[in-house]
Amino acid sequence: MSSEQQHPDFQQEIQHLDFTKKYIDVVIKTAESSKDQFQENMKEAFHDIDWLESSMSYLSLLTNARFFEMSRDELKNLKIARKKPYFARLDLLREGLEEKESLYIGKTSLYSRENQEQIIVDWRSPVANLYYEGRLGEVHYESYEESYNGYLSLKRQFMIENGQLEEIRDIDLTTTDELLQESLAKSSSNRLTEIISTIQEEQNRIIRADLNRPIIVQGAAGSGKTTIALHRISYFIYQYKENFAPEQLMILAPSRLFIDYISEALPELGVERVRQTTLQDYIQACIGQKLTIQEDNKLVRLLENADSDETKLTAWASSIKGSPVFQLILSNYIATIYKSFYPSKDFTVDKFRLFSHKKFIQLFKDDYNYLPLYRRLDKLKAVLQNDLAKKKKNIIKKIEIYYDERIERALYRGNDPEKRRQYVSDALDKKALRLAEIKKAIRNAVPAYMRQFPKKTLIQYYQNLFSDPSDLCKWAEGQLTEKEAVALCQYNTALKSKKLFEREDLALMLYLQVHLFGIPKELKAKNIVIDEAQDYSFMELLSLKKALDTDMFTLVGDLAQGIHSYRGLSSWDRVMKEIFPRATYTELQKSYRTTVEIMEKANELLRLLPYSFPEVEPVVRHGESPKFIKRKNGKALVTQIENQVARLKKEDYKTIAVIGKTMKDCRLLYDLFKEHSHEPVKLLEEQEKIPKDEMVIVPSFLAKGLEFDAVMIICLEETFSRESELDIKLLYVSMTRPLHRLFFYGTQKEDFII
Ligand SMILES: Nc1ncnc2c1ncn2[C@@H]1O[C@H](COP(=O)(O)OP(=O)(O)OP(=O)(O)O)[C@@H](O)[C@H]1O
Repeated sequence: MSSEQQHPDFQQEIQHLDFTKKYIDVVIKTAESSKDQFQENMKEAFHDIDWLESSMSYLSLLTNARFFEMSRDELKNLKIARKKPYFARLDLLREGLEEKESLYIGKTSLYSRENQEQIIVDWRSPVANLYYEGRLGEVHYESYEESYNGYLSLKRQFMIENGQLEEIRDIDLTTTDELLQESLAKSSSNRLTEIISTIQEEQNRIIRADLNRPIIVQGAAGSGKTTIALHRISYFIYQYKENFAPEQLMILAPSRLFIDYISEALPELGVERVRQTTLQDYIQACIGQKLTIQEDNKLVRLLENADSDETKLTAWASSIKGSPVFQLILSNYIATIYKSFYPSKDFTVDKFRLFSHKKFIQLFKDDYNYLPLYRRLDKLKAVLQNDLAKKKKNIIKKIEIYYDERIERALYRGNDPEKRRQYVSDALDKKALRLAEIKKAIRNAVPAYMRQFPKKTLIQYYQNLFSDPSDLCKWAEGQLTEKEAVALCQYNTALKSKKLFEREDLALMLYLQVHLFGIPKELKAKNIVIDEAQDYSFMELLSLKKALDTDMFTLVGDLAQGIHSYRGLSSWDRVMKEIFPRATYTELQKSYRTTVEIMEKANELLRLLPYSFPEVEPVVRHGESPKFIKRKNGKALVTQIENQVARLKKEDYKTIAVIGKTMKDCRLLYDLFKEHSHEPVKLLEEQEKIPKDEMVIVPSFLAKGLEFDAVMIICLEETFSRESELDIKLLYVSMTRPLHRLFFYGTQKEDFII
């Protein structure tokens, strides 16, 4: 479109953009020169540094490093901003002022150095909220607990590519959000991106929801949960930049594959320093051990071998270990362990009683009850040491007095001087002996007293939990039958004999670690985001909350995609009631990923699930209907898929995935490709990175959370059955991955349930 056809303000906005870019250039230049200056300063500081004595140089080094760090961050943000300094403009007349202001909203803020006026307003700032929420006309916004009113006369969007203004568009009540439509129509790059210019009102509310309360989001597939969670972190960092470092925030993702997928969205949002990890890795860091975790292939077993007794036992053991019954069992077990630490003897040195066991128990039980068990012991050890240090002089004195009196008496005993000398000498010897004895006793007293307390490792405590079914039964207070307790003990003893643990053990171990040993301070994040939270068990969420000692969690998930529901959640109720009672709960029903045609088909599956999931509403964007294609075999199948990929690439679809129900089916297909094709293809596994340009083959359960331009769901040996809830969910997950195109490759339509 030529500029004449554009908006009447187009030229004026071009000028404004030019001005902004020039200003950014000046700031970047200054920052770069000061960077050199800082480097000079640092060099100097290093040069004449005397680490031991000159605290001044050390200090100067530190301060300069901090400035340096700040300007480097600023610089980085500004350089990114130069290509697209802002995406919207608001014209606002604030109440009480005469003139309206034009606020340009962008990814990062920029102030004029001369008069502190805002050249660019950060999208996370309070006033920018008007872009996301405010209608034209009278508006209201809050900033740092103050309320403001104003009149919003313009809301304008800019399309800027590589620093060039391409289009401007004013939005009012009647315009639909074309920008959103356009952004959704784009093809995916295999990575999540930021959406700050098109955040929708309901999403904005979640991003900006009270940062001092936990939040649970039940959101349909493609409703933007992951994206919103990342934006909320960005918002949090902005709001609390004075109080928290990004390192104090943590994202728990379902797999390393997923971390790779979201990682590129993070620097865009300025949150790359946030800790990103998986539950398994995090818990192992907390307990300070690397365990051999049995490959988490329960799902695979459930898929491939659902009817075997062994699979059923495994699924049952997983679900029970993740359920609230274990909260009861563990708290009773821990109470038993604590009681075994109540001493029955007083703390004595020789015959001297220094500290009664009752006092010890009272301190242990009450005064130090905020500490984990072994830290209480450390405290009490210090208490005994102090006590002894205070009293030991007295003890020694008493002994000295006692012997001195005897010596004194010996001096006057009898008439025979020889005998008297003997008495005195004996008494002196005894005194020396006794004093040596008592000094030794003093030295040993505390260690000897502490020796009565068992020194076990976490692993030993954990394994004891399953050593006796009758104990387990007792601790479960009737919520576990004897038979179940026996089965569970046998199950875990079998794991123990193989020196193996499974994912479900980790949460229970973490719970024990918190109560017995504690968690290193540096692992206690202050704010936690959990994606795919529906796959976490009750015990996993509870243990995390205990370990982190905060309820500042953002949980996003979708129960309809709960493919790990044998261990995960089937409802948010208990989590809200018992773990996060302060949480706000929000539902997102709109899907931004898929076309109407694809979502309509996927919705048919939701109706087959035994819970009443509301239907997902796709944002109106049409595309081709999903298509069933009768697949061929062997080499012909490979050619069939290759041709499809070629057609899709021609239509400019970039990311293409073939999804199989199980890893087994995926491997079969992958082997066929290796044998018959020269095209690059990648089989995605748990620890992989997602390639940018290759077609990927991925099993349904690993595809969760990812998205592609086009998806081909394929059934080779495995088909989807409508009798199995798990199959329905896996198919639902697979069908909600594509942005634009969906195909089913099988021998008959029925293989895909609908
Ligand atoms: N407001 C928006 N503007 C533009 N794109 C959006 C918006 N909201 C979501 N999207 C896009 O929709 C897609 C789905 O988002 P996302 O992956 O965060 O959803 P999700 O709820 O986590 O999905 P799933 O449950 O399937 O993992 C992404 O491509 C995202 O960029």
